Amino acid sequence: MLSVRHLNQFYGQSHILWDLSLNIREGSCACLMGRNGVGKTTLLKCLLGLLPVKTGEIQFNGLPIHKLATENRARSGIGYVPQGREIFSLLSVEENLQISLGARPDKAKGIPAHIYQMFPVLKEMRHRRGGDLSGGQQQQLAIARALILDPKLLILDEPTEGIQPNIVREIGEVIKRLNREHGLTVLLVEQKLPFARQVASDFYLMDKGRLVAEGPIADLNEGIIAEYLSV
Ligand SMILES: Nc1ncnc2c1ncn2[C@@H]1O[C@H](COP(=O)(O)OP(=O)(O)OP(=O)(O)O)[C@@H](O)[C@H]1O
Repeated sequence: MLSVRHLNQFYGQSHILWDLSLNIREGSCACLMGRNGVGKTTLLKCLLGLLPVKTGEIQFNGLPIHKLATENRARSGIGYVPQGREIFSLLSVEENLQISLGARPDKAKGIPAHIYQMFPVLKEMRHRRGGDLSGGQQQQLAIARALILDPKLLILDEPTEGIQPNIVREIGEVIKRLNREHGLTVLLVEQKLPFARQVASDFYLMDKGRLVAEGPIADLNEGIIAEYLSV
């Protein structure tokens, strides 16, 4: 579904991504892992069009997308939940969701019913300000906002960051349901191993700007963890 080939990326003179290639298969829940600073966010920015690709190719559903603007990648079916969620804290829950509606090709006016069905707490709190929600509820709002555009691939950058441990599992269940029951392909950046094991079907491990290991999540063994993830 998503294929990255021979991607190189730089910040000024610093070479950050080195000839990176990977394939995310349709229907999978892929977890991109690696220590701080290995280039995970840089890779996501390349996928989303937030950074122009220096060399290499990105294909989505067989079509090259690396020259498309961010909004056209979104229209082609790539949804994004940013790190830190970026909720508008002074707007209501409903207004936060409505902002995305304008980008739908059908210019729908109302929030699609399945969004509130999936996140009943957002329906209950639809007139409350985004800033009044708990971290876990804000994460649900950020996911719901991305789903308004009916993505085929949902990319999440560290969805459990800053969320209470007892709510992390709940967020994991939401992501699992989207993947397993609704057929959404998911790519998430995550550092927490238990969470990765809870939600992911596959892992992709980066070190110093390179992809160093990948496979089914069950193959993420102690040796790999000690070499590339332990601090
Ligand atoms: N705008 C920038 N300008 C220059 N260097 C940058 C910039 N953004 C990131 N870097 C550097 O690029 C490297 C990769 O950073 P990146 O944020 O992609 O890593 P990461 O794996 O996502 O880390 P983290 O887990 O801390 O978010 C790091 O060495 C970082 O210092």
